[in-house]
Amino acid sequence: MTHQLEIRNLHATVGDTEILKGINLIVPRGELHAIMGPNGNGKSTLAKVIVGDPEYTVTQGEVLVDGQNILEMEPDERARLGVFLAFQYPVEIPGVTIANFLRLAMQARKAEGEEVSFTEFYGKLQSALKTLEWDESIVERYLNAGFSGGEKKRNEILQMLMLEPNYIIMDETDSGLDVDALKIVSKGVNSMRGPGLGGLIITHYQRLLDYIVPDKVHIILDGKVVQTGGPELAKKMDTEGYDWVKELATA
Ligand SMILES: Nc1ncnc2c1ncn2[C@@H]1O[C@H](COP(=O)(O)OP(=O)(O)OP(=O)(O)O)[C@@H](O)[C@H]1O
Repeated sequence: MTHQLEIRNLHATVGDTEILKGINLIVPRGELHAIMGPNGNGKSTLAKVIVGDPEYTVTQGEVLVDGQNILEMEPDERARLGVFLAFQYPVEIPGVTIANFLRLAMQARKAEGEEVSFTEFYGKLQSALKTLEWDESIVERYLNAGFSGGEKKRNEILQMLMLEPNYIIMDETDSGLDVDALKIVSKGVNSMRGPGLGGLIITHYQRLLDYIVPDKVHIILDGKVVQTGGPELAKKMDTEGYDWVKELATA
């Protein structure tokens, strides 16, 4: 079996409008790819379709993780495959502390009958909090309740560090991270990089890619991947904008 995330001819609509018009891409496990592109061309839609947002209808295509189509899976099945969709839990859950949530989420990744031991949980938690330069008291707070944008983001990375996913999908909207928070978030992601982690980072701003240098960059225009290249492509976007891509696409 090839370990990879593959998006195959993905088409999706909202109402009567087709937004994704045949996205194709392959991310081998071990690589992080960035998705860039001008505003309003389908980046967030791609992320939401992968999460299974009911507002979008997939009309064709598949999202395959190690050969299995995750679009047809329940969240717990995806979790067991090791897929982490970073923006899946931005909601506030009153009455559930971060510690409780993390423990439950770790348990959900285990096979039936296997327990997350306290030692495993606490050991990982200590190491993740250290990476994120976060005080332990944070885990007694209720999930996302009253969190600042930066704290929510840091919490998302904390979940990732604890769950050790095989694949991540992150949609980095302009969440208002200051430079320090951006550095810490990037440090968290970079600390997980290696042969065991693959995924997509959808960026609306190039500056994130100064910290998380992608293995490849794909540019989405009008619901399709129109260019793929190395990290230098992100730099080119930064200095030259998207006009040349638009010209290529219409040539
Ligand atoms: N739920 C929706 N209802 C109506 N139109 C939508 C919906 N979701 C997306 N669209 C439209 O689909 C197009 C693509 O939107 P999307 O958010 O995916 O773009 P984006 O590439 O992520 O843009 P940005 O960089 O500005 O965040 C836009 O024209 C948007 O208005």
